[in-house]
Amino acid sequence: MTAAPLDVHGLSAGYGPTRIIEDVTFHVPAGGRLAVLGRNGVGKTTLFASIAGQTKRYAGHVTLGALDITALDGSARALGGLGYVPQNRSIFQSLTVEENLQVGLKSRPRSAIEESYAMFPRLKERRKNLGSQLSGGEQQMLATARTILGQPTVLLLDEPLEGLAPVICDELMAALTALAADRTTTILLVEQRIKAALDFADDVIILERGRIAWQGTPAALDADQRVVERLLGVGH
Ligand SMILES: Nc1ncnc2c1ncn2[C@@H]1O[C@H](COP(=O)(O)OP(=O)(O)OP(=O)(O)O)[C@@H](O)[C@H]1O
Repeated sequence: MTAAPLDVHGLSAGYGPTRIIEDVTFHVPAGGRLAVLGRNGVGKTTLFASIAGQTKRYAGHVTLGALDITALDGSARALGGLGYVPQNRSIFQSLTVEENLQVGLKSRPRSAIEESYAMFPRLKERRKNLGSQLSGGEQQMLATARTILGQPTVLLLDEPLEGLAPVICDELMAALTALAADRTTTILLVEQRIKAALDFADDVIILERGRIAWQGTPAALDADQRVVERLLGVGH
């Protein structure tokens, strides 16, 4: 599989009558790494859910490579190459780790599961455990590994580092960087750990009240601490 570019154009979306995302436009090139930042409740999760086809769309288009996915439902978008790891993890609690990974294989051979175990040795140790018996961090690893196994051309990760120990965070970010570097996958990341997100990304957007309030490189953001304080509420 080769990474695809993602184009979001004029996207407005929300839940029922409630508009959350307003006129959002951005482009991520094939193999690009975009961090989506912003304070709590500005619409980061809703943006990803909207790209994944899980909200109500009022206007705009989403294109994955040459494929206009705007009119497709969530499962058709996944078949078209979009991988989405939502914040709530959504692993199967009553299946084992290995069975959860099998679900992610799609048409790939079973031996491909070893790729997940190489990326997350902890999952190999717990391969026979049920989803319900995993810690929060292990569930996060499993949800991420399962989606990567399906070789998405564009991957959306909503707070993948939540609940992970620092050493595992470093390993996961290194694995994601390698995926993007060999142009296997284009990666979009929502993350509260701003430093980790900026170390990883080559481009950043910051949302405020559902709109893009700032866009640029991590270096440009680093150089403008007023923006960091105003839009993220922290120094980093
Ligand atoms: N299912 C829903 N129905 C209605 N409103 C929702 C729903 N989910 C989220 N919202 C609202 O949409 C707004 C944006 O929420 P969202 O979760 O996208 O923000 P976020 O930037 O990801 O926040 P956080 O950093 O806290 O995860 C919030 O005001 C939230 O209350």
